[in-house]
Amino acid sequence: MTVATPKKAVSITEKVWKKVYGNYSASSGGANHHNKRCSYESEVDFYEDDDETTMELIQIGAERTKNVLILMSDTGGGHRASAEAIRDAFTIEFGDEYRIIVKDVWKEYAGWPLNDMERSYKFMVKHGQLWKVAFHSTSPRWIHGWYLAAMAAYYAKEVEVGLMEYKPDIIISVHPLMQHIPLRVLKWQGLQKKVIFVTVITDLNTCHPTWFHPGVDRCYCPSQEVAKRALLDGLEETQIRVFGLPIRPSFARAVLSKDDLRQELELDPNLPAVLLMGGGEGMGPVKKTAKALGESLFDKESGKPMGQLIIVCGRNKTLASSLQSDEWMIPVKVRGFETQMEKWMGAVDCIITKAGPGTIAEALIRGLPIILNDYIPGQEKGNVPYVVDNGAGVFTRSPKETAKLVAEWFSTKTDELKRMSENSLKLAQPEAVFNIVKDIHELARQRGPLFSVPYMLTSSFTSLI
Ligand SMILES: CCCCC/C=C\C/C=C\CCCCCCCC(=O)OC[C@H](CO[C@@H]1O[C@H](CO)[C@H](O)[C@H](O)[C@H]1O)OC(=O)CCCCCCC/C=C\C/C=C\CCCCC
Ligand SMILES: O=c1ccn([C@@H]2O[C@H](COP(=O)(O)OP(=O)(O)O)[C@@H](O)[C@H]2O)c(=O)[nH]1
Repeated sequence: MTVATPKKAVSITEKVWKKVYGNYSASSGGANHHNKRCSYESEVDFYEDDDETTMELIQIGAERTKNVLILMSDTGGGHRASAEAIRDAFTIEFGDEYRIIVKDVWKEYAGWPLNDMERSYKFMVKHGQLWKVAFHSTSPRWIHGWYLAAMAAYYAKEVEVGLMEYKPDIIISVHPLMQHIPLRVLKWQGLQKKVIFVTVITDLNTCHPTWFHPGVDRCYCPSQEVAKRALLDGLEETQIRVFGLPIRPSFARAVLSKDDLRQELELDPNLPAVLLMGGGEGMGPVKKTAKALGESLFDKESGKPMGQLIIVCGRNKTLASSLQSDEWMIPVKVRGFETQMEKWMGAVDCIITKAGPGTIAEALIRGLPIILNDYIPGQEKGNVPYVVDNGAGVFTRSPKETAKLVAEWFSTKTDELKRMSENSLKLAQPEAVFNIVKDIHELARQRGPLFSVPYMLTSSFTSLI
């Protein structure tokens, strides 16, 4: 056993924090994990570019670094954000003890329709009724189970190559369609009992039953509502844990001062601010709402603005360029895909968004009152009562009503804004992601010091047929 000593006197926490967030500055709210790495493609490099100060944790305790494969897909922005959150929390908590790989294995290794889910999903949610029918008609287990079993058999060889390339000791699925096929492949490989497989659900309430697979070691549910559904769907209580939805540590751990952030983001320091967005794809009635806010936040009597507006369009470039070319009577910032949402959310006083679970959970951590102006049928429907019934926000699809409400919050109803902000904070679960990774670590620890998957001994599915 070799125990290496650090070559410089830098604390592990400090080093890991730097590794994740770059040069963090508390006063600037500078959690900036995208400075260093902004692409998942560079995942492997991330753990290979050790500098001189790196302590060889791999060798301490004779335990080799464990491989953690996080399965996700860019259907919406939430799955990636949760995968990123789990990766960062692992690094903060356990340093180099784990090597984290985030992958959409379908996209890279499987064929149609699995490798085209992003496009299919985008198309279906654009045609809301189509998605609604697809979501509900595939809910019974016999339907999706049969379909996914057929997919597993058809793409077994490809998925096997995809999974085995990373030699995972632990697989974490943060996507509803990434339980059935990998678990079947592991079973065929004789690895189901050796590789730890957990699901981290990223829907707050009315999630699709494909999330629930009885073969997982753990199913992390973000709320009691989801845990109840998991139990009804046949999971055992011992498999279920409820910690909350995993949110990037930059939201939980960064010390953000609103004044500093406003200066950094070049916002007006005195005017109250509202953030308008529509998930990673910039969905929902963003344009109409922006227009209505442009009018309601301009005080005609004094001829002055009574608020400012920030619009984050995500990957919706058409929306961004159309809004950028508009003229406004109030201060407006139009942004594309932002990599530091914690800063924008830290700089504003309330948020308007479709009912995306990731955005909601982040806004709660920042204590923002939420106006939900849309939801995707099926998985996002239940997020509306989650927010409204807990007094953290309101739901309205009317851009005019939304704009009127924000104007009131910024003038005559500031007490309502404050009350909702307090309710948001009560619902927030900033520590969820840390509790999840600690629990996974504990699972790995329970497997004992010799826990290591004998990949050399595994048989190929293709050799069985
Ligand atoms: C009996 C024969 C039927 C033949 C069916 C043929 C094709 C299938 C057509 C549609 C499939 C519908 C899939 C339904 C499962 C949906 C599970 C679910 O909840 O998915 C949600 C994710 C998106 O994530 C959500 O994003 C939100 C924001 O945008 C928010 O962040 C939320 O938190 C997230 O959970 O949706 C998907 O990923 C869907 C991808 C759609 C892919 C369609 C292409 C079909 C490919 C594979 C189908 C595989 C399995 C289908 C399951 C059963 C089909 C019978
Ligand atoms: O420009 C953007 C827009 C969105 N997001 C993040 O994308 C996620 C969106 O997830 P959500 O579940 O709200 O909706 P989805 O995009 O999946 O529909 C959240 O974490 C947002 O902070 C981001 O990082 N930059």
